[in-house]
Order: sequence, then structure tokens, then C-alpha cells
Amino acid sequence: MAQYRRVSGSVGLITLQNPPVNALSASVRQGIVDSVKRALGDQKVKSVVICGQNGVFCGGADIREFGRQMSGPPLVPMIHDIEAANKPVVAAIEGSALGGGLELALGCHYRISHSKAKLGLPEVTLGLLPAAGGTQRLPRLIGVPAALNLITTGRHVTAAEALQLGILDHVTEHNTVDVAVKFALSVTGESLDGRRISSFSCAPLSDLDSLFEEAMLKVRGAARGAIAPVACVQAVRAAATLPYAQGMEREKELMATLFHSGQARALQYFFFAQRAVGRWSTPSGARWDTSQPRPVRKAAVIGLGTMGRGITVALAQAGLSVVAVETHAKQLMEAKKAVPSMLKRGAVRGGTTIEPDSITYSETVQAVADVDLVIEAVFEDMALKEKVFQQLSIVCKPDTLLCTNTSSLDVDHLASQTRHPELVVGMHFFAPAHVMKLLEVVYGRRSSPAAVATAMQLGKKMGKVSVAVGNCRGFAGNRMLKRYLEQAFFLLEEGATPELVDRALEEFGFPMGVFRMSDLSGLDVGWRVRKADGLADTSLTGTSARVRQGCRYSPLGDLLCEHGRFGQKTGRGWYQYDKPGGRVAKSDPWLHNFLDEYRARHGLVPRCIDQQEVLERCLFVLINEGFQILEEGIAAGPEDIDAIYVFGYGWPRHRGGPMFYADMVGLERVVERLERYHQAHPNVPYLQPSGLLRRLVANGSPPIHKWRNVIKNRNSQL
Ligand SMILES: CCCCCCCCCCCCC[C@H](O)CC(=O)SCCNC(=O)CCNC(=O)[C@H](O)C(C)(C)COP(=O)(O)OP(=O)(O)OC[C@H]1O[C@@H](n2cnc3c(N)ncnc32)[C@H](O)[C@@H]1OP(=O)(O)O
Repeated sequence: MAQYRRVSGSVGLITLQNPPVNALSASVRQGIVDSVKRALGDQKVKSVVICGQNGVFCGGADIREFGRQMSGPPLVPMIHDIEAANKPVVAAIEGSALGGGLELALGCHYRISHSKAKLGLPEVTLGLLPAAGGTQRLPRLIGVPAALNLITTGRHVTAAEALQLGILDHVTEHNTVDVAVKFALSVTGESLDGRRISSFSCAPLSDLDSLFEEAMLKVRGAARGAIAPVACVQAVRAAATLPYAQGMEREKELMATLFHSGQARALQYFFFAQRAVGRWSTPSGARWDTSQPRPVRKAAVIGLGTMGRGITVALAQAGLSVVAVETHAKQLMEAKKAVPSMLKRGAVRGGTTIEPDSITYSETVQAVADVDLVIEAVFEDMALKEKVFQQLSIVCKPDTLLCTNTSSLDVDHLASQTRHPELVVGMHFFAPAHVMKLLEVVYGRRSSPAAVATAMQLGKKMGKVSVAVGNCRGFAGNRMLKRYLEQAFFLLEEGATPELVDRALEEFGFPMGVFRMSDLSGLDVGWRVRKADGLADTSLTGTSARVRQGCRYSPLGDLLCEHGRFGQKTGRGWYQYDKPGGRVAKSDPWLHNFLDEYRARHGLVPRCIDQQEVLERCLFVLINEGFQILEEGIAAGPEDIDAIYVFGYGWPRHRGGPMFYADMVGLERVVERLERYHQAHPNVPYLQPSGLLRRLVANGSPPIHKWRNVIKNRNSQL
């Protein structure tokens, strides 16, 4: 709703009231319409100020309404009526003016903002475009190039930048509503002719066609198949080429194509999913709202390889004091050079400053005696990690939280090496750790709720999306990835090429297909794990060469490593590169010959494999493992898995994440395809639909937000 009152004698003050962000729900829109009518009809009122309660102007349209039957007054005529008013209307912006919130402000005659406010049109991130006049008014106000940038990226700008761009008339450090009311009094009676943005023309540009061609190329390149950025360019083009009324028609038309699209549904689901992962819970009953995090002011990182350096940088960037420990002198020396330059680059990019002395370096673990939290990031070797945890348990304060950055080793086993296993959790960062948004917080059997809460909160402070998951081999993300990789290898055995598989996945929206990604991260990483697990034995011949523990196994990755093909770092992998460290993947005839010979040796007759099979085999098996993870209580809900895959593994956000994708495709279809592939490949047990997936189908395939009702954590790990 909206509150209306008259202040300072002649100013009608309209306050939007819909906590927490004053979203423009039906009742808020009705409140605005009624209040504006009252203000314009009251002769004592000479000007109007619109603001939001609790220091937030408006977070835009109410996204939750989009999935329902829309009611209440529509936004577009509401904003037109404000702009057409014959009394000056001033927007008093505090906190945020986003989406429909900024569009409302653009309909006002003046915009005054607090210096700390953020403004933007982020609709594109929700699969939409600013359809309450935003695509037509903003280019008329600030010019086409700047408007294109804001609308196609959805980025939020500071008040200072908004002032510079010409979105704002004034920025204040003081009480914004008071300043706006005074301003409203000062402009009473002035002509509004030059203040109605819809009457402006866009500033002329010399070569409009090439500007829009370039913009289209840019968004298509970055969008990975997302349709909203393309529609945004088309709508801004209408602003630049058509009269306002026709531009508004075009905006409406384009919005109509987006509004009910699967991509809009996926992106809006993901908006709420990101927020849901913060409300974590564990099968033992620990929860985000009942677990108190401990304060962490000083942290330590043990091991300054690639991961350790990234974690050190991320901790320092979060304002913590960091002790960085590396026992190998050469590695320590290199880290002492690398970390400051990483910090410097980060500061330049983010426009921030870093206290240079926030990091101290040491060659001994004794230096961590007084820290509140340690993150171990040594080489992925259980014996080494055991030793580190034993040492930490002796050196650290008794209440220090001990975290491991292991990507797959048993957190419970590491906890058992310490005196306080309840203070041990996994903090699984993704490389590069100072850049990637994802953090898996892995709770063990004995991790205390406070330990989980502390790691989750620290992740948030580091700007990460922290997702709480249970302890199992590979946790959630890598466990699912393993199945995806296996299928990709099997497809090669059956006749596919890396190029074909990668193309299918990239056209689906992944930034890189599985083989290009594997070349980038290094084939030797998985090889080492498989060797440790006793799987990578290429001396086996005949049928046993391709079977491990009764299940189908592909030794292709192991064989490539034996040929010294570790990916980009060696200049050869699934593709060839111009030199070791080269980035541009080229098809490699050697690899194709190698695959032909391999198939011939194992009596495999290559067949034609299409993109649909690639997607179904790779993605449905990954999704199936996701259901298994939910069934076991390793992840609390589908949103957790989706956040992990979008933020950590490049799953295209406009497809919502693997679990949302399963919901979109239809659970029955996923089951049917898995069953068919399992029939064709009975020695791949992971193709068998998981119990939860079958139960959901038996329950009538409820929509994703109802899955939690069906999930029973019967096989909880805790
Ligand atoms: C043939 C058919 C034709 C159909 C045509 C239909 C035409 C329809 C006409 C539509 C006109 C278009 C109008 C407009 O252009 C569209 C929009 O405005 S879309 C919304 C754009 N706004 C945003 O994207 C902003 C989203 N919010 C944020 O970025 C942040 O929340 C914030 C505002 C910066 C605040 O951040 P924080 O303080 O960190 O708080 P949280 O993010 O945790 O949020 C708190 C809480 O609020 C919920 N929430 C936030 N914004 C909205 C919103 N806009 N609607 C609903 N709910 C919102 C958020 O989810 C949190 O709640 P929780 O999920 O934790 O329960």
C-alpha cells in the first residue's frame, strides 16, 4: 500500500509501504494511484514527493506477482498519469530504485537521491525488459549508448554515476525526503514542459545502424542463448527510431514475448533460489535462524598454491587480517609476490583499497596460534591433510574453527584428527577462489551448528554464494560432475567426438563444453584421483579394460594422460593448442585417430550420435545424481543444487539450474529417457532413475517449490 499525507503546508507526500523493498504489488500500485489522485485534486497541494518507507525507495515490480493472475492498476498508465500531472512530482530516492522503481522515478518530473542509493533496470536478469516505459524514457534522458549499457546488463549504478549520467537532478548526504520536500516547495508553479521525459527526443547519433549492430553482436556473444538481452536492444532501438507512443507499443510487444517464456520463469526462479540457499538447514536440525555464527576477525590459510593464494586474497578483500602459511620456501616466496599483485588487480577492478599489511606470511604453522579460523588448502592428499589437522589442533586456540578446502576428501575423517571435531567443516572454494562466487560449506557428522553458521557467514562476507552441503565423496557439485564426465567419455567410445559433445553443451548455454573445460582445468587432476582410487589401470586388457567393480568404465582420460596430454598446460589434451599454455582449442587429427584405434581395439562400432542424445545422456545423469543427493539429505533443497551449478559449474542461469531444468523438461520425461538409456547401458547403474525422482513422478510431478514436501531424508548422512 501507500501512505498519503500533506507536509510543509503544500506538499503531498506519498510513501510506498511494502516491506522489505516496497515492491510495486497490486496494493502498492492502487495506493499510488489513489494518493496521486488525492494530491492532484487537493487545491492546498502544490507539489508532490514520492518516497519509500524504511529507507528504500522501491525494488521494482513485485516479482512474485508475475507467476500469478495479475490484478490491480497497471504500471504503465499509472506512471503516465504521474508524468502528465500539472503539479511537480519529485522522487525521493533512498536505498534502491530498481526496475519498476526506477521507471516510476523516471515518470516523476525530478529525481533527488541519497548518495548511498543504487539505481538500475535489472529486468534483463529476470528474463524481462523494463516494460513500464524504462526502455523508452531512459534513452531519451541519458542517450542511447548509456541506456543500452544499463538496460542490457541490468547493472546497478551508484547515485554519483546516476548523477553524472543525467538520471538524477540532485544527490544529497542528508535526509533525502526532507531535501526533496524543500525542493518540491522551491519548484512549485514552475513550468513542467521540459520535465516530461516522454516528450524528449533521443540525442541524435551519426551511425545508429552500426551502433545497434555492434550492440546486438555484443549481447548475442555474451548471452549464451538468453533472449532478454536481445529484446532489450530491440526495445532501445525503438526508442531511438520511433515516436514515444510507438516505442511504447514496441516495448509492450517485446515484453509479451518474454513474459511467459521459460527463460523468464527460470531466471525468476533463480532470483529466489539464490536467496533461499542462505536459509540453510542440516538433517540434524541445525538452521540458519537458530545457529549463532562466531565472529571471525583474523583467519589463516595453510598452503599457498593456486587455491591458497586465491583464498588469501578473498579473505583480505573481505577485510580480514590473514596469516598465510606455506612451509616450502620457494612456494612462499612466489606467493609473496603473487598475492599482492592479485590484490592490486582486484582493487583496480573493484575500485577498492586494501590495507597492504592485512596479510602476514609465515613458513611455520605456529604462526596461526591466535587466529579465529583456519582454512587448510594444502595438496589434495589425505596423509598430508591429516598431519596438518593434527598440528592445527595442537597449535590453535581451543575454539578456533578448522576448515578444509578439500574438493573430495572425507571431512569427518579430518575432523577425527583433531581435539574438537565439532569445530571442523569443509569450505570448498572453486578456482580461482578470489573470483568464483560459489562456496560449498561442508558439514560433517559432528560439525556444530555454530561452526556451519560461521563458515556460511564468512562466505557471505567474502562475497560468495555459500551453500551448505553434507559430507560425501565429491560433496554435491563434484559428485554430480563425475557422472556427467563419465557419460561424455562413454559417448566418445560410442562414436562421438569432443567437438560434437562440446558443441551440444555450448549451444545449451555452458560457457565451455566438457572437453574444453577438462583441457582448461587439467586432465591430470582427475587422473591423480582415479589412480588413488585404484581405477586408472591401463594394463588391463579385453573386456576388463572397460569395467571397474562390475560397472562400465572408460579409460580414455587415463590413456590421454599416459601420452602426456594434460590439456592446455601441455599444449595437448582433447584438443591441440599452439603451445603449452595456449588457450585456443583446435581439432586434433591425432586425437581422432587415437579414438578410431581405441574403438577398433575394443570392438566398439561407432554410431551416429546426435545433440539430443549428448544433452540427455550428460545432463539427465547429472540431474539424476542431484535427486540422489536430495534423497540422501546431502543438499537440503533443489535450490541448493541449482545455485551450486550456476555459480560453480557454468550452468546457464537462464535455464535455472539442473533441478529446475528437470522440472521444465518434465520429471516423467526425465525418468522415461533415463530408463531407456539404462536399458541400452545396463552396466551404468547411475542411469537408473533415483528413488526420489520416481517418488516425485508417482506424486504427480509436483512443481519444484513443492519437492521439499516429498523429500524425506531417510538416508541422512548425519
Ligand atoms: C501476453 C502477456 C503480456 C504480459 C505483459 C505483462 C506486462 C506486465 C507489466 C510489467 C511491467 C514491468 C515492470 C518492470 O519493468 C518490471 C520489474 O520491475 S521486475 C523487478 C526489477 N527489480 C529487481 O530486479 C530488483 C530485485 N531486488 C533486488 O535486487 C534486491 O532485493 C534489492 C532491492 C537490491 C535489496 O537487496 P537486499 O537488501 O540484499 O535484500 P534481498 O535481495 O535479500 O531481498 C529481501 C527480500 O525481498 C524480496 N524481493 C526483493 N525484490 C523483490 C521484488 N522486486 N519483488 C518481490 N520480492 C522481492 C527478496 O526475494 C527477499 O525475500 P526472500 O526471497 O528472502 O523471501
